[in-house]
Amino acid sequence: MKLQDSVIAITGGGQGLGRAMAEYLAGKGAKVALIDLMPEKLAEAAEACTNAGGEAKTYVCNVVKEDEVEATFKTVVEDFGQLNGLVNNAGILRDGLMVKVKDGKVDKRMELSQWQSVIDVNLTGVFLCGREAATRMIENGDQGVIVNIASISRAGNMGQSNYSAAKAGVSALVPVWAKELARYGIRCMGIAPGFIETEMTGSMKPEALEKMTAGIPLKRMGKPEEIASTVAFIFENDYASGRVIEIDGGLRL
Ligand SMILES: NC(=O)C1=CN([C@@H]2O[C@H](COP(=O)(O)OP(=O)(O)OC[C@H]3O[C@@H](n4cnc5c(N)ncnc54)[C@H](O)[C@@H]3O)[C@@H](O)[C@H]2O)C=CC1
Ligand SMILES: CC(C)c1ccc(C(=O)O)c(O)c1O
Repeated sequence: MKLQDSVIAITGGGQGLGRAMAEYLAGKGAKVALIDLMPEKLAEAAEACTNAGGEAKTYVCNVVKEDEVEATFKTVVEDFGQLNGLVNNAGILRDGLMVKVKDGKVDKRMELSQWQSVIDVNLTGVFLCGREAATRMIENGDQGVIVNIASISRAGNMGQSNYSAAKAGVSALVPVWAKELARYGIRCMGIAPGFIETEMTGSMKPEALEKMTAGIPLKRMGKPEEIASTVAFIFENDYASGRVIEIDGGLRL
């Protein structure tokens, strides 16, 4: 698929990796529909996309709410006249051990609400947006691509029962949707990033950063543009479907 003039929705497009993807795709001539909870961040991201040479519109939407997701994708198609892509990127972290023994007593450390909030955004949100994007693409007769953003933690990371389960789930949806949607001209791929430089890691102490990167074979964190360029590769390669690409500097957790 050509990126020039393609319409691509990006959830969590207001900041971090989502914004980096939006700017990168806009720079290649794509029209981006930025979906996020935070209006101010959305406005900043849209301006950056315009400066990069693309077109951007913003949509305040909670990906967990079925009615908001339905209304948002309807509006995106009304605004742009087509939909050719979705990057399911919005995600949250609420880390914690499942149980911990303290003073001989077993403590349940991960609250049900902590589990559920991550499953809601990182797994159910991906399902709702994927289902809606596919519906709109098929109804509109548009060829399209859905990219689910997973994580290296999908393999199972200590302290991330909720996050690892959700990311394993969105990885499993990739071959399911690739098989179900191929007949409509829709491909589905995933990306499982390792540690990527973000504002959060930028504010970490140098010693903590050094410890974190020491275990990565390439001895550095990834850059947001390295995830964004992988998204672009997926869109442009019409034989890519049903697989999750690992971009993690060679790290295994
Ligand atoms: N930063 C990293 O090192 C890695 C990130 N990832 C994944 O990449 C994706 C993006 O991560 P970051 O950019 O680091 O996160 P971030 O926290 O910087 O950005 C996430 C964005 O999603 C939005 N969002 C959160 N909940 C939402 C909801 N319910 N509805 C709509 N928007 C919502 C936030 O407002 C925010 O703008 C996530 O899925 C994350 O799990 C995966 C591996 C590594
Ligand atoms: C543990 C993995 C590499 C990780 C680290 C940081 C974030 C983040 O800041 O959002 C993630 O989403 C991760 O998957």
